Amino acid sequence: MAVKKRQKTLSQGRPPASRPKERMTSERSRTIIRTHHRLQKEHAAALKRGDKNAADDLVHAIEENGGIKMYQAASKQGQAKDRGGDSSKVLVEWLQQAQVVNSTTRGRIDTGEVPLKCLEVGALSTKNEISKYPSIISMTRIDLNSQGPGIEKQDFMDRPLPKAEDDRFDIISLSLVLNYVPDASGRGEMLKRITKFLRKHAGMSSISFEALPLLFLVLPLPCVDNSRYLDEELLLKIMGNLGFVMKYSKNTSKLCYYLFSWTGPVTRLTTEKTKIRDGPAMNNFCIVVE
Ligand SMILES: C[S@@+](CC[C@H](N)C(=O)[O-])C[C@H]1O[C@@H](n2cnc3c(N)ncnc32)[C@H](O)[C@@H]1O
Repeated sequence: MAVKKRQKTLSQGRPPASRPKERMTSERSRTIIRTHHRLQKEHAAALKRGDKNAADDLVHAIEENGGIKMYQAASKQGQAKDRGGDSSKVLVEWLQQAQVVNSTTRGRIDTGEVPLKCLEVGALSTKNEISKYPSIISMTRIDLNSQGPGIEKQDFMDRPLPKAEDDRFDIISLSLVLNYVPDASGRGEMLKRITKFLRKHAGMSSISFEALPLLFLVLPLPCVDNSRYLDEELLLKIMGNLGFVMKYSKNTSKLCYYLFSWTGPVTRLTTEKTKIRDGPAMNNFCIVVE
């Protein structure tokens, strides 16, 4: 006996309105990120020794790996809730603890003040946790490659230096950006440059403002706990030489987070590349301040 075919409904014939976006596996996103960092470092080294052919080949290899767009897409995967989430959640938690932000009213505790200004260097989203307080934290977001409106395409190292206090910021976020800089002295330059964009709150009496201005620094944990050339003690010494005092810190299995208050001054003390420990599986992450 022939089996009667059931007639398809209209909705079955229609293409789905939206397909769920394919997600990269965490292994693939890690590989893209690591390869991008490695090639960037090799490119910087080729430029430094004046090897134009090698530098051109490396630019090509970076593009083959998907370029900055694929790198950013892979980094965004790391911000997904099930992969540790947006790092600015930690910044907001600390601002709440420091009573700069009120968690229940999403407002600053002491009213009647102008909003705080925050510069996010290396911004991938306008919807992260720190962006949820627009009336109290006014955000300026920059990135080498803007993902859309609300993020200016700009290299922080080329951002014009402030001419007035208004061009400076109360909070700067540098989350997973310092490790993007391919050479050790470039990292030192970036940290020095940060201090020029922080504004001091001389004369402010409120307790909430005592710690301002602030730098939120996030690094992959191995940069600090598994490097031959950097450990936490040395990082805090370098930051201290630049006028930073650590207020909060926290480690997860993958990242280390710091909130520094900047009191200044920036001293003339330099930090050279020095091996402080060694081991077969260690990395060579380093910060040199010239
Ligand atoms: C790993 S992503 C981190 C994004 C985000 N801040 C986070 O914590 O997940 C690093 C971002 O920093 C940006 N970046 C690196 N150096 C920069 C610079 N000198 N100026 C502006 N953005 C920079 C890169 O383009 C990239 O989008």
